[in-house]
Amino acid sequence: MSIDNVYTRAQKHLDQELPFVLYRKANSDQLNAFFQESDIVYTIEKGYSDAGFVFAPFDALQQQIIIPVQYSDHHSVTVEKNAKSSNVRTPLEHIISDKEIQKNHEDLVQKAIDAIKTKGIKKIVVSRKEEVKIADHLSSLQIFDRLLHTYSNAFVYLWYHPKIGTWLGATPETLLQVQDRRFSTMALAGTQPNVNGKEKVEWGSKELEEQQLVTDFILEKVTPLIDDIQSSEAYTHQAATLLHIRTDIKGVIKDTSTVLKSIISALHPTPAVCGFPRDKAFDFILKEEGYDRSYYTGFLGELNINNKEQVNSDLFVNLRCMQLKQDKAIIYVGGGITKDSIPEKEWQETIKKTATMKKVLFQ
Ligand SMILES: C=C(O[C@H]1C=CC=C(C(=O)O)[C@@H]1O)C(=O)O
Repeated sequence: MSIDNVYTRAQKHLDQELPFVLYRKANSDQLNAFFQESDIVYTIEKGYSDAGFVFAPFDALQQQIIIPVQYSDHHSVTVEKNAKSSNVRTPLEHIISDKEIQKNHEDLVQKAIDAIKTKGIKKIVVSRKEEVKIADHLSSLQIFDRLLHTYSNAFVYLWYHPKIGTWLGATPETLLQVQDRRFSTMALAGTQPNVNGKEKVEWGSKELEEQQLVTDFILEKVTPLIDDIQSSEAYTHQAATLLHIRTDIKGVIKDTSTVLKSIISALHPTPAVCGFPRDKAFDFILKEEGYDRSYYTGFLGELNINNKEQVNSDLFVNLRCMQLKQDKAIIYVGGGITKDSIPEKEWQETIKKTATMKKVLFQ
């Protein structure tokens, strides 16, 4: 199958209202597709023993969707690796600077800072959604193709289910990777614009502490489940026009039969998308954010896929993403708040993050 065949097949699935997903992993030249035979909504059995492509919301108690291997066909085709994550610029007219939206977000950030100072919370990730009108002629497949050729070092995807919706994204963050007995993940947090290239980057104490919290949380959670844990130095990771701080963590799984269930519930949602302590941050988000995050900051990817006699899982956090609804795109965006956050700066950060999706909508 060629990439054109994959797109033709995807278009047919859209016409027939049948679920599918197209995705390409970071720095890979393989475009993958799962095409489901029917429009049934298959949900994950909480033991995570199913095989397929999972699409899970932020709230771990809500249903997690799977396109099961046994009810779909899977294709993988080679695509040209010609694209580099460029220093993308978004046309100014699409940068929203609506005073009311700004005030609402800054008020939310201030509330988070107040909760952090009074309720023994260290970090809360607060978010918002932004609706933009898109050109009539722009299809989900065209937007996906732009993502594919714009962000080579992100996991890019188009996920469609007629009963759930259409989502696209280009995420920099891995939730976990399991290859047979090998496990890896990353702690990703802290944001600044990529102005000078990642060689000359300096990070402030707010960002360093915010990221260290994520690393410490992951290490504490995986220690009972993983042997030989190794964690890299924190380094700068480029994601589109932004830079983040990243630490890689890996090890060897103690018990492969229960690892996915234990690790997913231990890690999701991490302080990179929720906060710390998790329960208090989660309660704040549900009470104060004022909208349903739905699949934003959930996770997605391959679950228990057989590959050369190994069973592998490769899951990603759903960031830098949007939902398509008729002629509108709903872009989801957030940022980590600590006691040292400045509301105006946090607002600016969300604007910069929306540019990852706006770049492909308005290029
Ligand atoms: C919650 C988001 O980003 C997370 C991942 C990297 C850096 C983040 C930050 O600097 O706040 C966030 O924790 C988002 O992009 O919507």
